[in-house]
Amino acid sequence: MSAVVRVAAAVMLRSDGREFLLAQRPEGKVYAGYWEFPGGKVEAGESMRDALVRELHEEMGITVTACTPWLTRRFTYPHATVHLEFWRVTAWTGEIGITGPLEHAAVDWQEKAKSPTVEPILPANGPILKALSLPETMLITHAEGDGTQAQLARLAARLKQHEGSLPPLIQLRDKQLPANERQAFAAAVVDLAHAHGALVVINDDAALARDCGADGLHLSAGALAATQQRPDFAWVGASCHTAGEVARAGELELDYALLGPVLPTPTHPEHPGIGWDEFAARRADNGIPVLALGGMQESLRATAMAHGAHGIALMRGW
Ligand SMILES: Nc1nc2c([nH]c(=O)n2[C@H]2C[C@H](O)[C@@H](COP(=O)(O)OP(=O)(O)OP(=O)(O)O)O2)c(=O)[nH]1
Repeated sequence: MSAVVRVAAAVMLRSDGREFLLAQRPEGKVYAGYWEFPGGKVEAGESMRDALVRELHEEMGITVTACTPWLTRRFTYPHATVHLEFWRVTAWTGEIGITGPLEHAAVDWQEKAKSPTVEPILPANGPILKALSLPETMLITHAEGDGTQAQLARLAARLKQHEGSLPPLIQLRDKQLPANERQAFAAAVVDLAHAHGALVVINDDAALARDCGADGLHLSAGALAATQQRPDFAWVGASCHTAGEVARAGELELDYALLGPVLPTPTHPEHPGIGWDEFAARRADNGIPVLALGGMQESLRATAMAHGAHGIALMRGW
């Protein structure tokens, strides 16, 4: 069997990260006419990042000035098995197809929150498009400490801040609330979230998730270990601590993983957290978006992304 082909692909973002670029493969290439993320094969001796910068210069005439690793995917086509690394590109100089010639047949800016308006898309890219629509912030409820009314008021204020940008994903945790209180809280959270276009996942309770009309299920690490196949919800994610758990979440084709604790947290100040280098190592080589958890706050988002995080999950810091 021929060697795996390494490919760097760029998810170019503009308009505060709300839009991304798709490009149409030109005549003469395999899958001509299909839409893809710009990029191409890594050359001998070249790093993934260098390949990405070179390809975007050759194919579009632009110079990348800021990019971070995001997702990895292996896919077997009839012509080759490819190992794709998708990077988010957030800044560049030059103008696409103006500062240099455009090799693609066409380019098109697409909205993250909507289905693409162009087709066909390269077969390997389906999960990547879904990952693009995953919010980059998760808010985790902690009504057990604050009380449900205080949490709802805080959530309402927080969701207002997101008007005009992609709303956060909300995880309803609060496992110790009495069942009837948890049900009522879940119903109120779903109503409020949906009024603002936000998604809700319920921690470890599929029946409650269905009853309250939530968008999905969040599996604890224990539930992840016991799960044999992806639960039947639009959105499913899991809490992970090890590289093995992140890999398992990927094998089950879940939509995201939370990985941490990265830094010490107010509730466990004695636990140093795994730190950013270990976060990057444990999330590496995975096809699902990984959000950093533990001691997170808005000011750490750029650091998280530089270490390959899809975004950040906030328990106390929201
Ligand atoms: N650029 C890019 N390639 C992708 C994506 N998704 C996907 O499956 N691929 C596959 C298609 C190809 O098999 C391979 C990329 O090879 P390519 O032919 O575009 O590479 P290249 O630009 O270096 O082309 P060439 O010099 O060999 O003509 O990766 C994607 O989103 N972007």
